[in-house]
Amino acid sequence: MWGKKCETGLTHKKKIPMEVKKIACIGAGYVGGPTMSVIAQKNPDLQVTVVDLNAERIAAWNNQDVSKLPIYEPGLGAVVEEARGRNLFFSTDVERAIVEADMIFISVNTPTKTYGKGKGQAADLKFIELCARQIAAISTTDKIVVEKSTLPVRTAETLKSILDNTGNGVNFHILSNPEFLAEGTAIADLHAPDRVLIGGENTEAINALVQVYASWVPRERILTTNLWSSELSKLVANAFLAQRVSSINAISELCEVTGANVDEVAHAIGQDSRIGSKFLKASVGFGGSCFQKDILNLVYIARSYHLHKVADYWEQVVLLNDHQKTRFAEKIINTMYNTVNGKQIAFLGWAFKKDTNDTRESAAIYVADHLLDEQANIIVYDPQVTAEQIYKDLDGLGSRPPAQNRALLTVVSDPYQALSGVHAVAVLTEWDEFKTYDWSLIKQNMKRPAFVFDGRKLLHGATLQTLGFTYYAIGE
Ligand SMILES: NC(=O)c1ccc[n+]([C@@H]2O[C@H](COP(=O)([O-])OP(=O)(O)OC[C@H]3O[C@@H](n4cnc5c(N)ncnc54)[C@H](O)[C@@H]3O)[C@@H](O)[C@H]2O)c1
Ligand SMILES: O=c1ccn([C@@H]2O[C@H](COP(=O)(O)OP(=O)(O)O[C@H]3O[C@H](CO)[C@@H](O)[C@H](O)[C@H]3O)[C@@H](O)[C@H]2O)c(=O)[nH]1
Repeated sequence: MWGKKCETGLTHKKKIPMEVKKIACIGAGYVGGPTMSVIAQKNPDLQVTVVDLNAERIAAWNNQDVSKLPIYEPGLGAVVEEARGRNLFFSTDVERAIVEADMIFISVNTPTKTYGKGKGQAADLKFIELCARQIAAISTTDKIVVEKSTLPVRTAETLKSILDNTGNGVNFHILSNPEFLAEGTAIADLHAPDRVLIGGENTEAINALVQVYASWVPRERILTTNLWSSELSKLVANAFLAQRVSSINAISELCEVTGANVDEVAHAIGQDSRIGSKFLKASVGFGGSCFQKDILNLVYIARSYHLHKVADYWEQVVLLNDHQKTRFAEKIINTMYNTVNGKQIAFLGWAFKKDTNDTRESAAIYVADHLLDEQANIIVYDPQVTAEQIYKDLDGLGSRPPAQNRALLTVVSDPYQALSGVHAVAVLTEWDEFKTYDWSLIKQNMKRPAFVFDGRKLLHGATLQTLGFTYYAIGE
């Protein structure tokens, strides 16, 4: 393979040493932080340094009080406490980490482009390119560069071109190692992954990364492929997962008009082992930083190869998801006698799913925006999301002046305060604690009729109806 064009089309010049002692990870976010913490925990002999330009984020990763880490993730604090200061370090010194590392993970954000060609669909790779240029400019020893971020298929080609054109004689090997953790269960997912995927073209480089994971992941769960299969598999995995959610959400609307119950339908079809029971929970719509972004990216890639039918097919997953969020907001308005003007609606939850403080693309943002357009008053309670973040999410939409968002929406830290005196309750996130509330007491303090709109099918509808609530759940 050395010195000639390999199957994936990238050219290698010469063999480079593959003993990995020091790892750097660029990007201390939801992926870089937890992933490197677990790699360090499971490989005490490796030195792992996670770097970020965001000094505030790094300071939070270094906070001695692990309840103040920058991301809320069950089990993360214990892992950080075990490894931090031993062989796990968080730093803003990006250059030093790059220069010292044998293996560099790139784990920076790859959001949907908001400008220029591909606006609204393509992945914005400016942060990736900046990392590659920085690595190329300052490296003095050979490196394995690992794509941990989710990237369009064939990005390794671009990286290779940037890295190989420095003229300083340093050799780079590129691997694709997409991350499949889900937020809220990140540590459990990292400790026992369904699979680890490594794409590459050089056996020694691949083996070096296999060794890192083999410290705790059974060898048969570590899959190796060519670069393009690995890059594409990440987008496809998210597209398939999101497609299941949109499929069951489409059926939820049909259930509502036919008298079928979407949970019963999901259970009945999920018992078929060919379909499987997971990821069939109807909801107010999927959120998170990945599903929409990655499907839109897949759509853009398909269109760029003139595969319009393929692109249209996957785009429907996102369109149906948008419909589901709108439909939920309109159900609230229609049920409340076609106007929510001046009415108080309590939101239980703002995060895009339970057990995370991440709000990116959360359905709650869009449902709130729709109701605020109708001049509703919203009171939000979420156990992990700050008021600052909630206003940032709303202001980011640009639908109305920030002052108006603050006038119409308030954020409280006590759920009973959120629920007192309101016309309606909307469940936007499936936090377990919502199930434990004293719903009888809540009913007493609400305006009548007391509406509950359960966007997560979380609460026990029959009990709430017995208590006198007018209860609406997705798919019933
Ligand atoms: N969030 C998830 O659950 C998840 C799961 C799997 C894959 N991914 C993918 O992983 C990637 C990272 O996602 P995330 O959620 O961790 O993003 P994030 O926004 O939480 O973190 C990215 C970090 O990279 C930093 N950064 C950007 N450019 C930098 C540079 N040049 N030098 C140093 N730091 C830089 C940012 O300051 C930020 O802190 C994305 O491609 C995403 O699609 C995310
Ligand atoms: O049956 C379901 C399952 C999920 N959701 C919603 O779908 C969204 C995404 O949930 P989930 O996939 O659990 O969380 P993420 O952290 O977004 O993880 C996804 O996106 C990550 C980033 O790429 C991948 O690594 C993970 O494998 C993939 O599950 C959330 O809003 C969920 O509420 C539903 O509505 N119904």
